[in-house]
Amino acid sequence: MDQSINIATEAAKNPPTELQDVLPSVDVATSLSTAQEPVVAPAASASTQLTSGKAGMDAKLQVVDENQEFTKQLDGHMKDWKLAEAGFSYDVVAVFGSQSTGKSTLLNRLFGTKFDVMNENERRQTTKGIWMSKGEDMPVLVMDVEGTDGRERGEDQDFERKSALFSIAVAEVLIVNIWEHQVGLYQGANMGLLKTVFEVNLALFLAAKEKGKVAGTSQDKTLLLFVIRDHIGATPLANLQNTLTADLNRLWDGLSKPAGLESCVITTFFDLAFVTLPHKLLQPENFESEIKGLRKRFTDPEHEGYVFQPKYHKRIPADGISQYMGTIWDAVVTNKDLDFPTQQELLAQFRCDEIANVAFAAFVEAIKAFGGSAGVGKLVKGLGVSMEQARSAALVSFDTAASRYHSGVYSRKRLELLSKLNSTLSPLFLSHLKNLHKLVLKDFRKSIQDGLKADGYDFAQVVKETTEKAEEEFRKGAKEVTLEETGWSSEETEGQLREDMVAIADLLRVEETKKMVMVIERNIKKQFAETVELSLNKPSKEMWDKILSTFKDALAKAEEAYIRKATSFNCTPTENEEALTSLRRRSWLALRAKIDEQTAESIMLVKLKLLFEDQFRYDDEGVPRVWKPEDDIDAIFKKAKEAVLALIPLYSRIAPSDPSNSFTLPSSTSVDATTPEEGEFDFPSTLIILTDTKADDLSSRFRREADAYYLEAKRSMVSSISQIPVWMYGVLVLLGWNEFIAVIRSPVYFTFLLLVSAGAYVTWHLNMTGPVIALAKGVTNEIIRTANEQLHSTPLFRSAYVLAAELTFVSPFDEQTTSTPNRPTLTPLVSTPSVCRYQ
Ligand SMILES: Nc1nc2c(ncn2[C@@H]2O[C@H](COP(=O)(O)OP(=O)(O)OP(=O)(O)O)[C@@H](O)[C@H]2O)c(=O)[nH]1
Repeated sequence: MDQSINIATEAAKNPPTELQDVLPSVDVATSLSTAQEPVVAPAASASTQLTSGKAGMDAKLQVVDENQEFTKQLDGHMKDWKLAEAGFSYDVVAVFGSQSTGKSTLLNRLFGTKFDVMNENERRQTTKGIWMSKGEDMPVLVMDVEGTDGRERGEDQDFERKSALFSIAVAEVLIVNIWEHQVGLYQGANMGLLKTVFEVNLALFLAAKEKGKVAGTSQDKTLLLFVIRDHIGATPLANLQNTLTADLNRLWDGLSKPAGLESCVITTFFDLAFVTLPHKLLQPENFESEIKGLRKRFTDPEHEGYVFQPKYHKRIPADGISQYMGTIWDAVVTNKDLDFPTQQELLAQFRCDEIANVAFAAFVEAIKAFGGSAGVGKLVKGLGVSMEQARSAALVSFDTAASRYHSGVYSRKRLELLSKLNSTLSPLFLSHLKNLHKLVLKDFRKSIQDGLKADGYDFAQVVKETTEKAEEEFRKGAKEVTLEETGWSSEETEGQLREDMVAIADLLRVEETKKMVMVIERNIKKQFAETVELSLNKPSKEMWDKILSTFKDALAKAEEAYIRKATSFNCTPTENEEALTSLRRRSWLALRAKIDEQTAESIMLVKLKLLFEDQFRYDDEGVPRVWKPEDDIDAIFKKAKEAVLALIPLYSRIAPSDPSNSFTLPSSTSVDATTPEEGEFDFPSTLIILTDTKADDLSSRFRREADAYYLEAKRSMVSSISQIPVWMYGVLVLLGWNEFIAVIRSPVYFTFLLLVSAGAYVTWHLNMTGPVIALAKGVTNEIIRTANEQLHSTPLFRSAYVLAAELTFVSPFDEQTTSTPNRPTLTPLVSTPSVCRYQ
């Protein structure tokens, strides 16, 4: 810079002829001291500038400081500069050159940045490390790199190499700032710096090649834009360009190239462009207008010299640039092997993970809204759509940001995210299927039950239709929540549902079959009930033949009815056989129950009594007998009693007289039966109606009943022969004649008689005879009953009565009774209170 100032001062004092027009009124000395860029306190204020510059859009940031530390604030600045969401729509430019050659000034002019410019008074290095700012009104990141061969760093070229590596990694355009008069000089034209740039580029390319990349492909190239400062105009740009190109080729050829790259030329990796700028101080207007023109090459894509060609772009998404630059710088500083593909992959992994996490967090929030309402036995309406929307939103959010990164990493991370999203949704899917399974099964059961209420339903058809409907409903519901790219399947649950439906149908079929058997059983009962009653009321030898024959007919019809209906139940032959066995057994037990009902002890006694009465109390023509002394009560009684007693063995066992009418069932000893009728069954025992003990008891009770009839018959015969003789009436007249005369003669008695007669007449006349007689009878009966009770309660009377009965009415045919050693007590009979019996 000193040199250039001197030249400028010299030129100002002694301007060449071609500059005299340009600098007519400029006080050069003054200008040199005043026409500088805004001056700031240099190095000492760097950190202050860094922090203070955070907030503003135009703020600059020291991305690499003097200690070679990379900043942690680039992310924040990217956001402030509104570049974080720019994707690939941004560009990076870096400036290289010797120290104090007006690099910052150039950048400020070109991009509207506010990089510090050298303080003319101190004349010391201004830019330390690497600074970055955003171009004014353009999405361009501008990097001001510490000048080379600065005294502050001495001969140490380490930082130069590092900054070159870093700049090539991130910048599309490298501006090489040189003075015109240095063109052709090795040092002044930054040939040392460029050599470093070429070397590191070759090393990077080699690393990239190992990763399978081809030389010269997009993103491998960088534009080297030579800005030749203080161009006076004497040497045309073309000549300067030729000189520089020749120098660069010489430099390139002089490099020791890795194997396989010996023949490659400089333009394989770099595009070269050259531009001149007039002297800023001596030709300020020209300088400004040239700067304006040059600026267009950075801003106008239509410009033929537009520098930000897509082929130079490093393809680092803007939201990852901070991470990327930091990683690159770390690798550069720690002298690690640096290759862009690996760096880009690492960046892609880091960023894709970050982006995926953000997308996933939003996804989790989204599913809370509908996932929370999923409960036991409840279906979430539109769950499939909601899940799909939440998943798509997460993927779209991920794709938008992550698809800019390394495609392999992006695809891998996308799959990872998708799998994570699916795993998160999977419990909702499974719970939905479970609930769906439950509800469909519930509906299935109800639909079948409703279907079975219809008249003349066909069970198999009802089950078939309902099953199809349920399966369809389940499939529809399951499809709605089965997302694509998940590998989810509802087949297992559907299989389970099918099994459950079959189980329910089987259960209902068993129930329905039972109901059907019960209905058939009811019908069969009706059919044989009357025959059983009639036959048992009129016992005969063919009694059981009639009953069994009717039963067998009814059972045959019932079996036929079952078989006819069972076809619609889809029952298996085994089930049919079981049902028929059950039907036969139940029918037989029903017959037995009916017979038991008709042969209960009390009923049997009544039956026997009636049968006895028929023979004892009625004659052969069916006329009731009035016992007369000449009747042989004893013989008739004996005959009737024996005839009835002979019936008891007939009642005791179901035994048809004709063997063809016999009926039999297999017995069973099953202990694990679920119903009583399927349990233990001993058919032979069901043929016995009255056990021997019961039969004996019944005959004994019947005998006693018959004896009562006998006593009654005897009594009625005695009463028929004990009538009042006619002479008794004559005796009564004779004995009562005096009392009659006494009444006639006594006025009191006579008056009383008249009154009674008058009363009787009035009663007769008023037709009140009936009620008066009834009243009199009632009163009389009541008096007699009360008197009787009083009389019977006296011990004397009871003893007398027992004695009289023993002497008079002991049956000569009842050995059992007469031979009873203990003398019985006397109790009134239930059926005839006025007759007594022994106990
Ligand atoms: N002759 C001449 N001097 C210039 C020109 N532009 C800037 N200067 C002066 O050169 C001096 C250095 O300017 P800077 O912009 O700070 O240079 P630099 O290369 O950024 O300096 P460092 O950051 O310290 O490396 C300042 O005094 C400028 O006024 C120019 O076009 N021609």
